Amino acid sequence: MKNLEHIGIAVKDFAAANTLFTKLLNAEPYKIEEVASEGVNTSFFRMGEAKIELLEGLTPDSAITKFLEKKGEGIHHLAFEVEDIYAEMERLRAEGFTLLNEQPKRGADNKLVCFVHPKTANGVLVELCQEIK
Ligand SMILES: CC[C@@H](C(=O)O)C(=O)SCCNC(=O)CCNC(=O)[C@H](O)C(C)(C)COP(=O)(O)OP(=O)(O)OC[C@H]1O[C@@H](n2cnc3c(N)ncnc32)[C@H](O)[C@@H]1OP(=O)(O)O
Ligand SMILES: [Co+2]
Repeated sequence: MKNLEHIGIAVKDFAAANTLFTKLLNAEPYKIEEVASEGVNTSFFRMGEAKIELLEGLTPDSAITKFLEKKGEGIHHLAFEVEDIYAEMERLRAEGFTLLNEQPKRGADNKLVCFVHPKTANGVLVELCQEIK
């Protein structure tokens, strides 16, 4: 694990949340990107080395839509940057964590991603991400 890459925050009203975070951080999002495979719209704000990722659900079966229905708005996941996502997935499997993907998949912001089930990580949904070079 190299560093905290981003904190994912689930929001109900994407436009309003972007306005609020722009005021809060005194910075505009550097990227807004829809990821159809996850059924989400995302926006990214730089925060030093790390980023804030705002997520809105676009489909009823999206993880974000379900999370908002059950838990409401707030922190949804922590994402850690890794050098070699395949090696890190293998290491975490061997340590007994449950991975939610057999293989890494394409995420937002030019990353390969994989998720660790929150039930095996003290209630925290963890995302591994590796930059696609
Ligand atoms: C845009 C791409 C990417 C990026 O590049 O950054 C993203 O960030 S995408 C983010 C959205 N995608 C995902 O979250 C994918 C991974 N998530 C999942 O596969 C599922 O959400 C899940 C974690 C397996 C849960 O799905 P499911 O079992 O269908 O939902 P339930 O509502 O039944 O939840 C079961 C259980 O887990 C708890 N839960 C759910 N989400 C979270 C969460 N984010 N953090 C902590 N805990 C979570 C939920 O409360 C349930 O607990 P119990 O009620 O105690 O059983
Ligand atoms: Co994320």
